Amino acid sequence: MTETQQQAPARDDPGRAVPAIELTGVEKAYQAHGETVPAVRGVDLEIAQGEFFSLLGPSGCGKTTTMRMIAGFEEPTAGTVHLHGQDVTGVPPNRRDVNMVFQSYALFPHMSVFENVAFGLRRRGVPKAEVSTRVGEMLGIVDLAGREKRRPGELSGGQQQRVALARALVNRPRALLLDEPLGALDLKLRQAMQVELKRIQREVGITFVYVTHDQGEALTMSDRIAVMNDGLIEQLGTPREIYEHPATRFVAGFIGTSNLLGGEVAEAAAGTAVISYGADGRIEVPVRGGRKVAAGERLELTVRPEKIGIALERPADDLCGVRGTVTEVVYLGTSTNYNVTTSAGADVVVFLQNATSADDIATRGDSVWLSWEPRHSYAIGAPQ
Ligand SMILES: Nc1ncnc2c1ncn2[C@@H]1O[C@H](COP(=O)(O)OP(=O)(O)OP(=O)(O)O)[C@@H](O)[C@H]1O
Repeated sequence: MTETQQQAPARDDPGRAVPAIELTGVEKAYQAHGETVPAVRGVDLEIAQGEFFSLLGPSGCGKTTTMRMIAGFEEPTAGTVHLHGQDVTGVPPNRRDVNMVFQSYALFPHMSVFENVAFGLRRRGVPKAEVSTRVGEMLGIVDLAGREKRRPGELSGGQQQRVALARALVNRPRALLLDEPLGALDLKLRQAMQVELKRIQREVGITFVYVTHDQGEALTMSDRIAVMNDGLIEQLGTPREIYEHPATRFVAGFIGTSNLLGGEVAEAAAGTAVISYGADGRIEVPVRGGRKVAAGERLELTVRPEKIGIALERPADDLCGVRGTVTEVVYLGTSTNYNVTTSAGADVVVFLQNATSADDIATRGDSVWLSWEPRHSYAIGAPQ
């Protein structure tokens, strides 16, 4: 956990809004072939009512297991799950007020779109007129009005996914859990569906918990993201917090591209440190998480590629600067990427928008200065 995670008021605090979902000390170990597999190693999180919350991380980090414990398909080995203030640990899935949407839509192929969406309502004995109104309303929200009579096989992948979504939402669950629901779609459709999903979520106001390994997807849609690694949450925050202030080396590398420059603590004071890097670079940075650093300690500075400028002359004194040699220039239409080896020891990547200049600023082999504003770099922990 990092300091970007909000401090939750105690559960008995009367002024506290009841979270839609609350995991406390949740662990899950599977038994497989005589071995214990620790899939989730201690997760604490709170998801607010109406929030679009993503669990993001690489394959095998424990995202799906976490989601399945919220749904009730898996029971935690330790810890508790609360839904809307009620302890549901041990309660079966059909008695939890949540619905789940999977990558495979699992629609009934022989039924019409209308019947697929109406299925759950009919089974619960909802009166016919109400079924008709609610299904119609929901098909409007997912933009499928007029396609009620079609079979799933007569729809595109994106439309099928929207039927699956309508089918889950028509029951008015208090939370919807989505496990990589766009994974089967091609890139263009996936991007269009990301925007659609966010719109639908805003319109219905239901809490969404979204599992994905795709950082772009999580950044686009989420109010907050929990970045998971090896069964633990590495960082929890808004997309902006996570991208702009990665708390760990893992998060810096997993979300977008990050440059890591080797540095050394020159002076340490309460809450801040002066780091020296490269030949003669010095920068004062906040030390996060109440961590104590000492003079002489090795740290890494991160700075995102789009925050760096590139020039042949030394930058102004109020900017961070490091000297380097261009090793690669890649023209990408809207931007040009430069790879630069620097005196700080790392290969630095720079993304420059091709807003005005038609020509490259530097070519391979040129000696250049890289510069950025001090507020765009952070110290993120000691390298090996
Ligand atoms: N039923 C199971 N029995 C044994 N081990 C399991 C079982 N399900 C998952 N695991 C293991 O638990 C760990 C976490 O798996 P999980 O499916 O939660 O990860 P994930 O982050 O959702 O990955 P992916 O993106 O690949 O779905 C993995 O090491 C996985 O192999």
